[in-house]
Amino acid sequence: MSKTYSLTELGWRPFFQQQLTLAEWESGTLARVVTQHRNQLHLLSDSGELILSINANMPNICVGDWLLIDSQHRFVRLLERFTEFGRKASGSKLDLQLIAANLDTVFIVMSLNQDFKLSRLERYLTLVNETGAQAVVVLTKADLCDDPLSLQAEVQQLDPLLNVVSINALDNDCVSQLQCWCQVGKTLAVMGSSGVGKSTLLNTLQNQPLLNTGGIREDDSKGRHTTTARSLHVMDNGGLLMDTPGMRELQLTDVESGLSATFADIEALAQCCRFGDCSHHGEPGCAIEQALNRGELDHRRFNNYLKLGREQALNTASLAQRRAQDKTMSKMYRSVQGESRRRKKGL
Ligand SMILES: Nc1nc2c(ncn2[C@@H]2O[C@H](COP(=O)(O)OP(=O)(O)OP(=O)(O)O)[C@@H](O)[C@H]2O)c(=O)[nH]1
Ligand SMILES: [Zn+2]
Repeated sequence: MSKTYSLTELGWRPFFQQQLTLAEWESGTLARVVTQHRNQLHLLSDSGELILSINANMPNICVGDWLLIDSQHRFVRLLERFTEFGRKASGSKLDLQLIAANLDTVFIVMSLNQDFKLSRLERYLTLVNETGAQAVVVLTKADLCDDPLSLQAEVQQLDPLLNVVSINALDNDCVSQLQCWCQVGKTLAVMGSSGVGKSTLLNTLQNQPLLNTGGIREDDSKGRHTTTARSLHVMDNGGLLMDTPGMRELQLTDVESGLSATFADIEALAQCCRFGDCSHHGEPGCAIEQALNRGELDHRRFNNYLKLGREQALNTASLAQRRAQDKTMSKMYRSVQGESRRRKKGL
């Protein structure tokens, strides 16, 4: 029998409570999605685990979502999310591929060695800021770095309000600095490049390897038993860890507000340019160029802002447009093929 958790331990809070009528609260079951499969969702409620088959009438649901279920364990509705991570293939809602919902905090993990790059950090910050989850920058391998404090200060300079911590991910005392973001009912995810210490950090936080926790056995389509790791784990310290592979492959799509939040200093400066449509490239009265010349704005940071902006615009180009291009291309191939066939036949 697996352990059961209270709703609060699973992340329930007033934000969700106020979405329910009294009747729904009294007669329904509330359950959180912990694993998502092609045809099924695995849920946890305060009475244990539930399995829900996905059908075409259900909305787009992902790990971390809260669902209202009736007394016969049928889906009633999806509760509104307070944060969501998704890949938006185009502006249309239909093309939103959700990855995780209702995250409180994201640890952006970067090591204090070759991986340390402020531009990479700004990219992750843009993604996290877009969702409204709280970003915490965790700088690992402090024990291998000669001057971790000066690198930490460089990160802090990006934003004085940013939470920045440098640690040795193998050391319990160091990692305990992060406990305040892992309290009961708080949902957490980690992001960062390969090898920076994400697993090490989680294992130290947890005091034991997470890999042994919460495997779910189920039959696959061919009747074989497979074990799938849960995507949402309750950690020893009470925090909920969201561990979905999709989080590691996020691209910058539709992150305009994330860019504005991450580069608020640059956007504020741009407001002071003489021309509203200033391209910050040789125009008179350009506040950005003045700040760059005076050394008040870092060239690297400004170039990264432009680069991430271009990247997000490119990725956000609508799917419809891409599909239209694909159609034109396949029409062209067909006509070229037809042409070459006609030639071969000597027509
Ligand atoms: N000395 C030291 N070694 C660390 C620290 N953090 C991680 N390591 C080591 O770095 C290596 C990579 O750490 P992982 O935890 O596997 O990195 P990861 O980010 O999970 O990597 P992926 O699974 O590829 O995404 C391991 O050998 C760890 O022991 C640290 O703070 N100090
Ligand atoms: Zn300008």
